[in-house]
Amino acid sequence: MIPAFTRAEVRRAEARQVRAAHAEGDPDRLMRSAARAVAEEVKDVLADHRPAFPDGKTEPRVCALVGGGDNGGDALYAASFLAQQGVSCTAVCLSPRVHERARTAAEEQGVACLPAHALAEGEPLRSSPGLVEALSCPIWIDGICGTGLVGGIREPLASRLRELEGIRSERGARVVAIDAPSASSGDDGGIEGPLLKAERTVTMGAMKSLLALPPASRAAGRVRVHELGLDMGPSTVALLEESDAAALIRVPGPEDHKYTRGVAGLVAGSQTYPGAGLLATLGAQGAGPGMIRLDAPTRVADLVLAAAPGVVTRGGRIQAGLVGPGMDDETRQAARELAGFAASSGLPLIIDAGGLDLVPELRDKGIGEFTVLTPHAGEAAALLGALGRTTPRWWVEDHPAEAARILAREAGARVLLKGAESLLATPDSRILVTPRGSAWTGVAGAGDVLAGFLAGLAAGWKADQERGLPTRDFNALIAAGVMIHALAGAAAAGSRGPLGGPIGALDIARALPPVLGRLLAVPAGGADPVGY
Ligand SMILES: NC(=O)C1=CN([C@@H]2O[C@H](COP(=O)(O)OP(=O)(O)OC[C@H]3O[C@@H](n4cnc5c(N)ncnc54)[C@H](OP(=O)(O)O)[C@@H]3O)[C@@H](O)[C@H]2O)[C@@H](O)CC1
Ligand SMILES: Nc1ncnc2c1ncn2[C@@H]1O[C@H](COP(=O)(O)OP(=O)(O)O)[C@@H](O)[C@H]1O
Repeated sequence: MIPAFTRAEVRRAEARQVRAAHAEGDPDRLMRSAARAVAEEVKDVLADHRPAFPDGKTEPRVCALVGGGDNGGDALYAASFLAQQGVSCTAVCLSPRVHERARTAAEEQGVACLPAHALAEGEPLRSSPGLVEALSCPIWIDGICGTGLVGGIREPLASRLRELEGIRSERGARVVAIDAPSASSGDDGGIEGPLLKAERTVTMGAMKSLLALPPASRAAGRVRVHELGLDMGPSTVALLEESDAAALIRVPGPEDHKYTRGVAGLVAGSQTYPGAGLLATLGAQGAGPGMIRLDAPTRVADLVLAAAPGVVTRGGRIQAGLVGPGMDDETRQAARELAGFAASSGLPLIIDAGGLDLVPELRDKGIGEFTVLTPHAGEAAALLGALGRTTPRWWVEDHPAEAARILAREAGARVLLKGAESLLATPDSRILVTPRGSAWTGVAGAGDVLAGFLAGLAAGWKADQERGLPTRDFNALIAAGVMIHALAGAAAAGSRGPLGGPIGALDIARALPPVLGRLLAVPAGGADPVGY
């Protein structure tokens, strides 16, 4: 698990270190350490860089974009270190005041500092031949602003950022951001106004929540944390890693049988949407519960039994419930009954798709301690409206973490807000982030597979709890399920070609067992973070 903190939390922790560095008579110690990490990252980009510019220049050239704060100081020191190692560097200063000692260090290594701030307002960066030359560098360091940005970005910097982003996307410059991409983003990942998109970000001291939460996380690219030995407290946001997911899957032993491994009860599929019953069932089966009980119309049951003959279509004891996939008016009552039973019995309950309509009445009767709502952005907006917090879909898409938190609080249940990155929010405002999956996964029925998979995992979790076995963290288990589903989507798409290829929901369901099996072999703490 990678904890992610607000900028204020990191700045507070950093301040103690900065005071210590001042007391030692070396005020820039942390800054130089940060700059060395940035220089290393730039060298890593240079190592695999093939010149892509029409000028055909091949020597390593880097342009540092420098703002008026310590973020700019980091960039200047990074440029000085790179220049010392033979990399040709130019600094483009966007503020009349830049960090003096860092500027001196850069100039001593032959880094030219170009005064972009001296251009008149409205005069484009491209009007200066020196700036055109500097910005033609294939690699940029973004030291315009980091954690010190206050409020929305003011003019003239806002216009300069728009210009720079235009040049970057036109020329394909590869940006290494220092601490965070230059943008006005909230700690919850919402972005207002212009931004400079990075391919990589080297963040100082600790992971920041804005680098973990979409849409801001998408502007940060691959994030590396440069440790500064900060003393951080607990965080409300965390990113799940593969090794976490691996540790949460329980491998059955000789003492296990079908009841010890959990029974998942599904109300899924209908005359109107028969396929959802099959997809949810195959999803559940992929999680390895001991048994699946399916309550569905005969047409759906026949379809499911042809593919999964072990499924039981009679009622009986269950350890987790799923309602919603493929629900229509005919199956609504069965869904309502299962949801009410699970909620009142303390069983894990997954509520997906059409079943989300049941949430207002469930909330009023008691929604259950282990209930997970699994809306996509449109369903989340509709549910927020039904709970009295009318919110357009676009706002949910632009502020997914905030929306998920509000919904979890209003509903009194966990909310898994699905999207390219899926976020699990708890009613007490914590968020678990799962890595971005393959965009090929966004097909009809993929959510049915996920809902079934989560119900299968939850049934095993509850069975363990009933037997008094050490309980696994329920939130982390649900997030692990989301990660495994995303990996299955990526594996299915990846089998089509190097850039992936079209898949159906059935392909995701079929990929779940081998992906889960592969994950079990991941050593504790041994895997790289995926997709962040
Ligand atoms: N402390 C340390 O030892 C360490 C700190 N570290 C580094 O320092 C960074 C924090 O540095 P910081 O606090 O100086 O702020 P920073 O991100 O450079 O931004 C300030 C600049 O932004 C500008 N600006 C602000 N708001 C604005 C707005 N709305 N619209 C427009 N402009 C606005 C502001 O302009 P001004 O308001 O002064 O005119 C100023 O020019 C941190 O992210 C990390 O990289 C690391 O080296 C580790 C050690
Ligand atoms: N761009 C994307 N990248 C990765 N995964 C995606 C993307 N878009 C959607 N998904 C995933 O696909 C699934 C779609 O679920 P959902 O919208 O409920 O579909 P359905 O209701 O048709 O089953 C979710 O797990 C979601 O996270």
